[in-house]
Amino acid sequence: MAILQATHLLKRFGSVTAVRDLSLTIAEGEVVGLLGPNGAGKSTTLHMMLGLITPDAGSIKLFGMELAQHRTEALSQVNFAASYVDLPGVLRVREVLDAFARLYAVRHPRRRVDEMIELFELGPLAKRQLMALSSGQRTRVQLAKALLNAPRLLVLDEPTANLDPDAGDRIRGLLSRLARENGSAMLITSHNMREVERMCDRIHFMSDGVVVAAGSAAELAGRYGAEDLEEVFLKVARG
Ligand SMILES: Nc1ncnc2c1ncn2[C@@H]1O[C@H](COP(=O)(O)OP(=O)(O)OP(=O)(O)O)[C@@H](O)[C@H]1O
Repeated sequence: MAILQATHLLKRFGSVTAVRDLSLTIAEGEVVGLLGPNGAGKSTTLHMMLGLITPDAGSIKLFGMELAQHRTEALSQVNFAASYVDLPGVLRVREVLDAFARLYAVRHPRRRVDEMIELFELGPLAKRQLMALSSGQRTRVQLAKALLNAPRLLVLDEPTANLDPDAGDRIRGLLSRLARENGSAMLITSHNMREVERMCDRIHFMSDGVVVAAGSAAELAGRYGAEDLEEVFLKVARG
C-alpha cells in the first residue's frame, strides 16, 4: 500500500498558480525528494500533504485514507519539521518535547522524550530555553519533536539548512538510518544536491508549479547527460 498518493493537485493563490497537476506516490520506507528553484511550489506541495492548506483540485490519500475525510487519523501518523516553524521560545527543550509528546498521546512520553534527547544529542541543552539556542540547535529540537510520534511519513522542508557540515552530515545519516530501520517514508525538500543524492530514492523536479522530471539521481543524470544532480538542476532550472 502507498503511504502517500497525491493525484492531479492544483493550488492557486489569487492569480498565482503555485502547483499545477501534481501527482506523487510514496511507498513504505521510500525517501522522496522535491527539488526546484525558489518559488517552484515545493513548500505549497508539502503544506497540502500536511493538510495545512486545501488543494483547489485533486486528491490526497495518506495510508489509503482520503485526507479530506480522515484528517485526524491520517495526520496522527505524519510529522513535519521546517526551520520556519517556531516552537515556543520561552519553554525549555525538555518542556517543549514533553508538551508535544503529550499532545501526540505518545504511550510512554517520558521514555520517548529521553530517547529523542539522546538520539539528537540534546542532553546538554535540555534545560535551556529555546529562544537561547542557535538556529542549528533549534533545528535538532525540531527534528526530535518530529520523530516523537514515530511517524510513518516524515515531511521535512529543508531539514539541514541551518546545520554546519558536521551536524548536517550526522543528521542525514541518522534520518537515513531511521528510514531504513523503521520503514518510515520521507518527503524532503532541499537545495543541497549532495544531500538529495545521498538520501533520496526518487526525486521530483518542480518548476513553475509543475513536475518537469522524476527519477532516481542516477536516472536523472543519465537522462540529462549530466555529471551529477547539481548539473541536472542547472539544466532543468535554466530550461
Ligand atoms: N500564502 C501564499 N499566498 C500567496 N502566494 C503564495 C503563498 N504561498 C506561496 N505562494 C506563491 O506560490 C509560489 C510557490 O511558492 P512555494 O513557497 O511553494 O515555493 P518553493 O518552491 O517552496 O520556494 P523556496 O525554494 O523559495 O522555498 C510562489 O510564487 C509564491 O510566491
